[in-house]
Amino acid sequence: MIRCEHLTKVYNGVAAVDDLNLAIPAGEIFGLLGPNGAGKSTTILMLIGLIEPTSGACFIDGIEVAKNPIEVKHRIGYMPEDVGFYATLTAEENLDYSAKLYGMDAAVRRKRIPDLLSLVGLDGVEKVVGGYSKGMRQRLGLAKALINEPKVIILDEPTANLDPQGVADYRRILGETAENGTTVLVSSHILSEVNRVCTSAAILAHGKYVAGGTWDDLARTREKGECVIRLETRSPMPEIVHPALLSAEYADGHRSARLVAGADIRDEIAAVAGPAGIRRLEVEAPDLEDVFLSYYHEEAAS
Ligand SMILES: Nc1ncnc2c1ncn2[C@@H]1O[C@H](COP(=O)(O)OP(=O)(O)OP(=O)(O)O)[C@@H](O)[C@H]1O
Repeated sequence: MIRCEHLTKVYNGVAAVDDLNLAIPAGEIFGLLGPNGAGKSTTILMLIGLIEPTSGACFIDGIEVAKNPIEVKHRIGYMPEDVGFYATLTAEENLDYSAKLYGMDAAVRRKRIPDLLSLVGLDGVEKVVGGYSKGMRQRLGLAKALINEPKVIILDEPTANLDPQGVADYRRILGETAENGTTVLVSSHILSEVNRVCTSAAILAHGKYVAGGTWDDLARTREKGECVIRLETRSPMPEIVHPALLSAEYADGHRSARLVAGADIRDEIAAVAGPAGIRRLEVEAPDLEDVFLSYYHEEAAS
């Protein structure tokens, strides 16, 4: 549904986005992650047709954005970091204005707008948008991005102004939106903002794609084959010796161990530690935040 092929944007001889290839299937909630200046916003601006690539191309629903910007506009909803509204109009009036720009007729607007206001929790709010909190503006921004029933919505740093309840609501709304078949692209520099809601992600650094896939894929790539095994026994365990073992830390009078190995050697460990009575023998999932930061640090060092 969203595709980038060798997408590149160069500013003053420096690539803000550098040979980016992405393929995001329909109905996915996809996170575009990366530190400040990684090229997320530049990628998004090319996807919505506001700037043209220097080379390469991007496609929405099979349509090349730079060649057919109007057609693409009807298929996407976009929420920038700072959404602009008419301060003297209510939420309903603002959405009605946007809907008219899309040429939606009155009957469709009368049905769609209350549905959207209810979805984002702004139904019954009568005051004009000038009096809204940042979080309320963000909710309205989400409704505005959805007004034209887009196939794809693109959200730039969507939770920047939301309180915890707002973040929970936003996750629910994105989940429902994707269930209805809309593809969602969310950009952020904060992993925790996207990892609960996104099904997969790509990490950018210095305009380049550095890693991507599901969260499990990202964690596995980072592990580089290292396997952290947690072992707990009822009585003290013997020293574990194995050619694939890289390090071993024992605690609790040798009843607990953290073993780092070049492969999953649980069967061999079970054979050695079995007589001590195994209470726990599992491979530890890597901490996602550590995984993510390690990608950042590696890129910063390169
Ligand atoms: N119009 C422009 N002219 C020149 N350089 C630009 C322009 N827009 C972006 N850049 C540069 O391109 C690089 C990528 O910027 P971009 O805004 O896409 O990153 P980002 O990942 O969205 O960062 P942030 O999280 O801070 O918004 C940065 O080095 C930025 O300074």
